[in-house]
Amino acid sequence: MIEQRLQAQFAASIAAKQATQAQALPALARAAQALASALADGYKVLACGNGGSAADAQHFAAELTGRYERERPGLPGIALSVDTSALTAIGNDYGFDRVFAKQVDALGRSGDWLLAISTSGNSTNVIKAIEAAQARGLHVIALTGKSGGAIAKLLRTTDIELRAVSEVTARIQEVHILFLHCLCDAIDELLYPAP
Ligand SMILES: O=C(CO)[C@@H](O)[C@H](O)[C@H](O)[C@H](O)COP(=O)(O)O
Ligand SMILES: [Zn+2]
Repeated sequence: MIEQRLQAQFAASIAAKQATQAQALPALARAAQALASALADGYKVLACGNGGSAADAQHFAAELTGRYERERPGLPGIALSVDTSALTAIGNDYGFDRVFAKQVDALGRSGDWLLAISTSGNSTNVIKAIEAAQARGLHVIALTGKSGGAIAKLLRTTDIELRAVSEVTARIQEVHILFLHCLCDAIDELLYPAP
């Protein structure tokens, strides 16, 4: 019965969110405060990831530059997966591992934040983007899953890991989009509180 299978997907998604909520709220609050404060000070967010996580990076950047639920001025967010000329040129000339790092070098400045998204924590181009960010004085929020992978080990005390509690890529992505909407909601509330 396909309905049973569908019901199991819902149950697994809900369970992943509940398990993550039990662990991730303090880090999520810290990430929201940090991003709101950086955006208020004129810094920007660069976001990157592969596949579904590239879509999540774009989704988040669009909610910063456009709006989330509340009318407010646009906020500076750039997804590093959207410029096909940059992706193909850097990929072709330097290798796919450098596609995000080279853009971080070009666009990032000290005080900005890199939002690095990887369900495994092991995508090399995301790892290299984090290394480039750290070298330039950007801070990092990493959305991970599973064991956090190599990314969890790379982060500094000033960086923030938001780890989805699941071993399944799709479930991790579903938690990640909840993280991102929570960040949007908190940024709006912190910077433009409802009257
Ligand atoms: O959306 C999905 C799977 O749900 C895929 O496109 C997935 O994002 C890709 O396989 C990515 O390359 C996985 O990379 P990562 O999350 O391990 O960094
Ligand atoms: Zn997917």
